[in-house]
Amino acid sequence: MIQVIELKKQYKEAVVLDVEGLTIPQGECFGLVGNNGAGKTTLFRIMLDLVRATSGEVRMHDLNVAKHEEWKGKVGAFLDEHMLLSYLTADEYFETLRKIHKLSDADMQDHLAKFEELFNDEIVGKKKYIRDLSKGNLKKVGIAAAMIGNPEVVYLDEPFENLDPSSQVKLKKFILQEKERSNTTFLISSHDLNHVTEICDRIVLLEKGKIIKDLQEKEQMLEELNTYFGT
Ligand SMILES: Nc1ncnc2c1ncn2[C@@H]1O[C@H](COP(=O)(O)OP(=O)(O)OP(=O)(O)O)[C@@H](O)[C@H]1O
Repeated sequence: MIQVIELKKQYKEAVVLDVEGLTIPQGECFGLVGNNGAGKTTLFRIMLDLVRATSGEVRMHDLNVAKHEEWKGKVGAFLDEHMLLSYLTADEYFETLRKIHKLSDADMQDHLAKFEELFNDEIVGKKKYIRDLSKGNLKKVGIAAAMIGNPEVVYLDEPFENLDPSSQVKLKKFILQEKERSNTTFLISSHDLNHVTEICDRIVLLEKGKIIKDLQEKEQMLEELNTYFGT
């Protein structure tokens, strides 16, 4: 379980995040939506201790993520390309992560096999540096890397952005299968209301740093969001 408690982030006078409370149970597929600048990435970055909150805290299994390290072995994330080692090829990068996660070659092969359809023969064995991959393929590498070692919790910032239409469908299918198979908690931010409502059990709408909707009724999510965004 992840808890966000009275979390505030301020840059000078500007309060960019102000979340009173949020509890995300294990196994939930949690969607985060909001206009540009609403605070979605900032929230994820604080939850991953990449940015420090001005006040408040985030707890995973009851431990403050800014003060403990144990949670790091249970969490995978892909927020942006800065999280990758772009001077490596995809194969070299996966091999580096295999060693870090202490997986066998066979386990790594099994992991990558799950992404075969999504990779579409563009990534593994291609000898291309990550820095030279297309934006969509780079995203696929990041998502596959985030999920190495079967983390309990996976954070994905705009995972559908830059993916071609068939890859978007494959990724949705993959997340739904993974959720079913392993009870992974997914936290997904997205501007794609159709995709996020299709895969998520719950959608939180952020506006100017505040939660203004917490939607948990699957049938009404899309309609409520379309009304809010005027789409
Ligand atoms: N280092 C920083 N210094 C000052 N302001 C910042 C900094 N980082 C983020 N912000 C501000 O915080 C606010 C929230 O930004 P954030 O990137 O979290 O929004 P977002 O919801 O992810 O937006 P988008 O949908 O455009 O990706 C914005 O107003 C942004 O300008």
